[in-house]
Amino acid sequence: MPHDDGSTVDVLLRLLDDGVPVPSYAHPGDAGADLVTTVDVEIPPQGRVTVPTGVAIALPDGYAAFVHPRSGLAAKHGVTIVNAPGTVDAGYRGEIKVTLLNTDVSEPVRLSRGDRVAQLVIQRVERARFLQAEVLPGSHRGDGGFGSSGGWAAARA
Ligand SMILES: O=c1ccn([C@H]2C[C@H](O)[C@@H](COP(=O)(O)OP(=O)(O)OP(=O)(O)O)O2)c(=O)[nH]1
Ligand SMILES: [Mg+2]
Repeated sequence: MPHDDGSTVDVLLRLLDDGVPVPSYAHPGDAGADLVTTVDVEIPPQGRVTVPTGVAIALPDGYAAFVHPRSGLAAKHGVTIVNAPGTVDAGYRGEIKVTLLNTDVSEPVRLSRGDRVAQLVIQRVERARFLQAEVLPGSHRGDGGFGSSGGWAAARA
């Protein structure tokens, strides 16, 4: 049974590339541990590139890891993650990879080996037993979605 004191959980990790750091939290209380690219890349304007991180993990059952973008890269260079947040299943033992997207329409983005490109958030997850039903219980929202509650102007009115 892995150690879990309610705020930290032990996660086994393999480094697949010499010189790659163990993912680390920049500050106490941070939710995301930074992941680096192990390769130099240039992402063309509006292009995408999948980069390796040199890290493989074994999560305990009942957990998943989510690969989130970094705000600084997004705000300064327009770099995000295509499938944000990427889902790392508890049973996945392969290298964690990050599919980066350069949203800028004119400027390429160059990233160097060792640059922090994403952050890994470890979370407990529930698995559902899906129970088929002919009729679902009523609710206040009902089937309204996709902006049915109005935009910000409607909310102010
Ligand atoms: O950003 C990501 C997302 C996923 N993965 C790995 C871990 C995950 O367990 C596996 C599969 O991811 P996902 O289920 O999102 O992809 P899929 O296209 O459904 O592939 P699969 O058919 O293998 O489930 O790929 C990453 O390394 N990085
Ligand atoms: Mg899948």
